[in-house]
Amino acid sequence: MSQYPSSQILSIDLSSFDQRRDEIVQAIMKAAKTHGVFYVKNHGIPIETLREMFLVSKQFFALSDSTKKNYSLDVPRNAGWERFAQIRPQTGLADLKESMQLAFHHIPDLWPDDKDVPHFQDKVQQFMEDCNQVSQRLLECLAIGLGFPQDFFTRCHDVSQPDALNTLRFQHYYDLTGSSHGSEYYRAGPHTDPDTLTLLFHEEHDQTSGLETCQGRTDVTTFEQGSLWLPVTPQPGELVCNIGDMMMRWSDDVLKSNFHRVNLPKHDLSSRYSICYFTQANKSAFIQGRTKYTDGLTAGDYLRQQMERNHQRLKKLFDQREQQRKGRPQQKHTPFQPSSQPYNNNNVPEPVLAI
Ligand SMILES: O=C(O)CCC(=O)C(=O)O
Ligand SMILES: [Fe+2]
Repeated sequence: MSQYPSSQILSIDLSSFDQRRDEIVQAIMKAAKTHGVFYVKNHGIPIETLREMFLVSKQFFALSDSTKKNYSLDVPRNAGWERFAQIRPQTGLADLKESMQLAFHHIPDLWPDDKDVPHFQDKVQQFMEDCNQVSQRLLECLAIGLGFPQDFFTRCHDVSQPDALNTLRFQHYYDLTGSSHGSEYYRAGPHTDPDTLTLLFHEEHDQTSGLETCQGRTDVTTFEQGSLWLPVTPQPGELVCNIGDMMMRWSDDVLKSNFHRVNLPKHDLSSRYSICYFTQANKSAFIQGRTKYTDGLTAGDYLRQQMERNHQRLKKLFDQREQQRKGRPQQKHTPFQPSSQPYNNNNVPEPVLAI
């Protein structure tokens, strides 16, 4: 593995894993302690499979909204289709996207029918298994690197259990060519992921399409965010791995869940697609740090806490906005309105997606 200057995001090569395990663990720990994001190559998922998944995703998003509504997001199960529902607590604005989220269990009614997208469920379930293999490997490396037994994280990220929380999400950032939107909008606003780690897949042509990361978070309980944004530019076939809040807490802030965002490009505003595999500990798994966050709690309670924290933050933001609006009644704010279904920016919506 070659040496990189500290400002550069590391690329981790998982080939010959058994022979190179120590070297790989070291490199992952270095990346996870600084940027909190790294590229992974030779991860075992063939590029043809990734191409097929983007094809499947595009077939789904090409369906009419009225068909997609048959699979609408179910909040308690954190699965299904949504559009403009993900409101970021940093900005109070919705991501300019639609997404389809799938889980390992309890969603028989949310899998798209074969007549809508042929073999969607078969293909996607297989892909989720593939992603899980990769995330299990990375979790083993992080456990070893943090001085835990090798299976410390993997045994509480067990997708065979009914309380598994890992999810796969297809994302379609809308084509905004010719639309008017405020300059404060992002494709995905600045945020951290609440999970343990996220695997992110992009299309091969999409290496510089706006994903950016911000180094420097020191405390998982705050919304502090640096100011220097670094472009995340994976090579074709490489995936991007992000450390999430659950892992930052578990490691007592040693591993970094840094803010990231997807910026609106200056020129080409055509559609962008990405696929995320969110790895989270099983709902009943107990998360307990060793030095700082020694109060343990279950992953289910942790996620509930995060949702509540985000909601409080959003409420505060909307109250401030309302005060400003009252003080300046002439000010006109035009929220982005993509279609006949306007996004109402004036209520304080519950942030509905857990991630
Ligand atoms: O689409 C991307 O590249 C990033 C998306 C992301 O960070 C998220 O959905 O959590
Ligand atoms: Fe994210």
